[in-house]
Amino acid sequence: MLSHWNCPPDSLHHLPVHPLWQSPLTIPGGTRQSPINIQWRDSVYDPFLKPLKISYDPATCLHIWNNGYSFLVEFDDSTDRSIIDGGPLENQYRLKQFHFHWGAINDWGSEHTVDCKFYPAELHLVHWNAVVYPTFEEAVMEGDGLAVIGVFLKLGARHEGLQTLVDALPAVKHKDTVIEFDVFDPSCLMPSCPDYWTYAGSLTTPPLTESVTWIIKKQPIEVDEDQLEAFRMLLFTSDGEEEKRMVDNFRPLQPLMNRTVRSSFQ
Ligand SMILES: CCc1cc2c(cc1OS(N)(=O)=O)CC[C@@H]1[C@@H]2CC[C@]2(C)[C@@H](O)CC[C@@H]12
Ligand SMILES: [Zn+2]
Repeated sequence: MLSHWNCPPDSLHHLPVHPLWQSPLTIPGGTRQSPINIQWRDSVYDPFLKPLKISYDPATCLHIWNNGYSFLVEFDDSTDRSIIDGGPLENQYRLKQFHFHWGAINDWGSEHTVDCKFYPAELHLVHWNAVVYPTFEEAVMEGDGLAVIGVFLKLGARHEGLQTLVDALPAVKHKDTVIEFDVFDPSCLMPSCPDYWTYAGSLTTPPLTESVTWIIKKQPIEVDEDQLEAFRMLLFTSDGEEEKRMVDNFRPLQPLMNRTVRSSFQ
C-alpha cells in the first residue's frame, strides 16, 4: 500500500513526530505544502531553467539564534549584499537566514526525501523577494515571496567550513539564546554540482504559508558523525526547563497533489 505521498509505509521505523506536528498536520485547503518526496523518475527536465547564481557577503552574517525549533544563522537583509538570482527565479532574492533539520539517528532527519530515502540532515537557506515586497514578514505571505535552497547532508568526511558553526553551538544550547556570529560565508556549504530540482511549496514550520519556491540541490554535502552529534546536543527547551534534546525537528512528508517537480539536469 502506498501512502498518498507514494512512499511505502514506514514499516521498519515508526518515524518520530515532533510535538509541533502532533497538532493538525494539514493546512485546510493547502495545495502546495512541503516537504515532499522527490521521485527522481517523475521529475521533468526543463531546459529553460537557468543556473542558480549565488553571491553572499560573509560580512552580512549577524548571529546564531536557537528559536526552540532549530538554530538559525541570521543575516543583515537591509541591502542586496547577499542574494541569489537565476535558477527558476524571476527576481533576485535576499538571504535572511539559514538553518538545519536533523534526526536523533542517521537513518532520518531530512525534510525532503529522494525516492523515499531520508538523509541524516538538511540545510535550508531562506531568501525573500525584496524586489517586490517591502519586508520579509510580508514576503512570507506571498506565493512568490520566498526562495529556499535545500542541501542534503550525508555522513562522510568532516566538513571544515561547517566546523566554525559547530564550534559556536554550545553557546546556543538553550531555546531563545543568541550569540554574535559576524563572519560566515554560507557558499562554503554548497555542493560543487550545479544540478537541482525545483517545485512550488511552503514553509515547513508555522506559519506554513505557501510562499516558497524550493530549490533542492541534487548532490549532498558530507559531514562527519561528531558534527551531526553537535546538532543533537542542542535543546528545544529553555534554561531551567526539563531538558529535551533538539532532534527530529522535521515535518512529515506532504502530498504532491497537482504539482510537477522540475530538474535543471537530464
Ligand atoms: C527554523 C524554521 C523556520 C523558521 C521560520 C521560517 C522558516 C523556517 O524554516 S523553513 N523550513 O524554511 O520553513 C520563516 C518564517 C520565520 C520563522 C522563524 C521566526 C520568524 C522570523 C518570525 O519571527 C516571523 C517569521 C518567522
Ligand atoms: Zn527548514
